Amino acid sequence: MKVKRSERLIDMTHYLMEHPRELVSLTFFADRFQSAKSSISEDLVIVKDTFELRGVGTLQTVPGAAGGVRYIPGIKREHAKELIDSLRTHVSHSNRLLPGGYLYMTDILGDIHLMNHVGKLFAAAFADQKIDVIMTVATKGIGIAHAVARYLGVPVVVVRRDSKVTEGSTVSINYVSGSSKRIQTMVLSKRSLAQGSRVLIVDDFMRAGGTAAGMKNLLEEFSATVAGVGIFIESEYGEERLIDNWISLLNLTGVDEKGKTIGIETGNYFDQVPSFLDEKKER
Ligand SMILES: O=P(O)(O)OC[C@H]1O[C@H](OP(=O)(O)OP(=O)(O)O)[C@H](O)[C@@H]1O
Ligand SMILES: Nc1ncnc2[nH]cnc12
Repeated sequence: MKVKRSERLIDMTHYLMEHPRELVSLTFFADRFQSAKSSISEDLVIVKDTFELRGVGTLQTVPGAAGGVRYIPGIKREHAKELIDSLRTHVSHSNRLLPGGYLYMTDILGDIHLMNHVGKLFAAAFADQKIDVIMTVATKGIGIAHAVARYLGVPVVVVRRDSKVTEGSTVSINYVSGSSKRIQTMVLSKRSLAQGSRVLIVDDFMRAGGTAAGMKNLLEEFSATVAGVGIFIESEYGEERLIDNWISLLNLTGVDEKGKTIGIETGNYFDQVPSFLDEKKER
């Protein structure tokens, strides 16, 4: 039975957003809706224009017999500002302050709406990169990794701090975390990452960057490449950072434990993201 255009548009939009960055052939949609490819092409123009107008992303067209369309997540600059401002408001609440200048983050990292914002922001920042997998380190990076992975349509690999029999044989390295001020161990299951993978590292916090640098070192053992590093909150750090390139959403500039204030600014996101949806030239 032929499907009405309105129904096709809703289903196509849903399908494309459920399969980010995956090439979907016109034949797939034509068969799904018993419609001519010319009608599907017209539908896809409407979907693409609406995605771009609403700041959801874009559709990339791949010509040829093996071609099709893929949904590429994106964001408009103004919307990215709103999301980062909202995250900043949540993080800077004075009741988050813990002894030692730490911030209580567990509720934020478990808030599906806020994590969705984080996922959207990082996916838009790294959507143009070839990424096979998102990597993070237990524990607090896991929610962020899943949020980003959902938007980029890739799996998540979690580096552990301890070895477990259920991981099979593993590779481990030692590293120094500035946040905990101790030497720690990182462990990754050998079968969790294919040799030569392109990996996006994400984490909730970065001080000296020892943890991020540790993950980079671990990747070398798998002949894998770092496609990027995304950090939710970087903390202004006195000494030299142990990694060179990263994108952060927020920057913890200081805490006053007595006055109960938390200094939070926007991170380097707007300096590092090459372009936003409303600024991309080709349509
Ligand atoms: O840049 P660095 O100085 O290396 O610090 C950053 C690391 O510290 C935090 O982990 P934490 O030790 O709190 O562990 P958790 O995620 O298990 O709570 C955070 O999640 C980072 O992984
Ligand atoms: N929750 C946190 N607050 C402040 N600094 C941190 N470094 C790592 N985690 C942190």
